[in-house]
Amino acid sequence: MSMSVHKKIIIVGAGIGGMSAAIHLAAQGHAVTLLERQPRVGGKLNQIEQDGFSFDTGPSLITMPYVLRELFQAAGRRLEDYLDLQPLDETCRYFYRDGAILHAWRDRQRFAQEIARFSQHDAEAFWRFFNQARTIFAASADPFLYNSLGSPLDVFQTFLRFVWRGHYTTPEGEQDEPGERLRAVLTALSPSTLDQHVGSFFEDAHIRQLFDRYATYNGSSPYQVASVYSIIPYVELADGGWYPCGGIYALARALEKLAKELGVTIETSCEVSRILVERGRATGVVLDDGRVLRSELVVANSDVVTTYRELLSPAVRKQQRARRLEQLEPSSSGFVLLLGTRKQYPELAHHNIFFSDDYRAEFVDLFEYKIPQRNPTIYICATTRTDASQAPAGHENLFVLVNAPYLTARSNWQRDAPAYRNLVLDALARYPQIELADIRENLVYEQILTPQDFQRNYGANAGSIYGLSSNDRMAPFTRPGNRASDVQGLYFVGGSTHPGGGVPWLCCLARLWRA
Ligand SMILES: Cc1cc2nc3c(=O)[nH]c(=O)nc-3n(C[C@H](O)[C@H](O)[C@H](O)COP(=O)(O)OP(=O)(O)OC[C@H]3O[C@@H](n4cnc5c(N)ncnc54)[C@H](O)[C@@H]3O)c2cc1C
Repeated sequence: MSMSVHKKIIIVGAGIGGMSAAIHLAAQGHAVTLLERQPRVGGKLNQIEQDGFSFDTGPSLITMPYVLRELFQAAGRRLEDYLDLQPLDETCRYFYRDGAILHAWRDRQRFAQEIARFSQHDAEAFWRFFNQARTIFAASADPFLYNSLGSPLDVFQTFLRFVWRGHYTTPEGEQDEPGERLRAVLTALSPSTLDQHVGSFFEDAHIRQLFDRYATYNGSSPYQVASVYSIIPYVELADGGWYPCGGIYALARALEKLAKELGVTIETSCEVSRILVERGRATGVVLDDGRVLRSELVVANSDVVTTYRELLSPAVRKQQRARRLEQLEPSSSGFVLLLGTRKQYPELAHHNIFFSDDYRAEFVDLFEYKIPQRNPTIYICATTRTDASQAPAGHENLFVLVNAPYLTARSNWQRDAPAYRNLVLDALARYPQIELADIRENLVYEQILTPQDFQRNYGANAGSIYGLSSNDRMAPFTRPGNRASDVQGLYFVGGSTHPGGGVPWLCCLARLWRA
């Protein structure tokens, strides 16, 4: 977005995308008003504090911290003055149904040694996989992440320039060759799935499941998503996982503080009921209390599909673009248990994955049958490993997350949630490496969040938690761009638009607002 003259701008929604855009725009001198319908900022990145427990209810893993640093730098500030971001030594602990445990250490040498316990071949393949993923990231970051996406031809030309440029030094200080770059670009353009790509490197079923799982970081299936998404494990392996002390919600607080310092007006409990469009141009918003606020530009951080469906006039909705949006597949959603226990489970790390023994079947349930997975992989986050302030002494604040299908006409979580909660707790009791069978009798706090909550609370289309899925090979090109082509002065930011869901990508995108 290029704006040389200072403008009056309204942003609908104070999720991470909305706040990042507000910071960039205010830092350039624009007069920004941020309108959020929830009582507080953060959107899906939210927090519940109850009975001495603190639960982050959305994201739990932060990667690519340099993107956050750049966001603060754009406003002439230092991230460290706003947020205490701690690196995690163990990025994740993986539990398998056959009793195996794998520690994914931040230190890549140590992680490779851990892989070698499962397969010497795969430990060697790990370095080849990592190096290639790094080159794919270098090739695709500019066309896919840091800029508005051009046509497939533009992307192809950018790839060609990447292959033929002179020497390239990797972040680890190594040089790579045009041959390696060509192989990486061919992988990025290849029709193979992430699962096939992973299978071309690794033999051991444990290791393959571990790398396949990264497709779920943007709400997709490893058996459908393209191999270019091997950049997701790369960014985690390159910089590791990070935790902001005080909980992930500390990030929302930090962005809110910075935005206010830059003069952004933030109104919470303030619902936008309509984006005003006059003579094909966005001219402001109507609030649900009847107030009309005028602006020269409107940025919607609200889900783009929901925005077209509910906030734009029937005339705009009838246009081809709006109708096309309805056909795009939403990302997966999530089923969440917030469990406060009066007992601690020392075998848990900060991040834990309990893998099912039939990964493919999970994604058939998720994206073909669109039913809650009958044999789910379960994620548990236990933040007290890093931050004792998150639960009373001797207690745990367990955040339990299972991928769930996006909502369809058949979904009825009000009916199904209690039984599914029991299915999840029963499944956890089946891992021989850890005693989790007694969670029920040690509960002192419990809350369930379902896809319906994500839809109701944040306007997430079909309850999706990452916006749109990337299962379709053309997803990067069909995902809505950041500027409405049918309404002048209307822009989009957030997980449902380019470049997609996940906290770091949203902040990457925010670089655009500096142009
Ligand atoms: C359970 C869960 C786990 C996740 N795990 C991770 C993770 O580990 N790592 C990661 O990077 N990402 C994770 N994510 C995804 C991440 O939370 C999202 O990609 C990101 O927070 C989305 O931010 P956003 O700016 O796109 O929008 P949102 O957070 O959806 O914010 C949009 C905002 O707009 C507001 N709004 C909507 N309509 C209106 C209106 N009409 N008027 C006013 N305000 C409105 C909403 O209330 C909301 O606050 C997870 C999400 C969930 C739910």
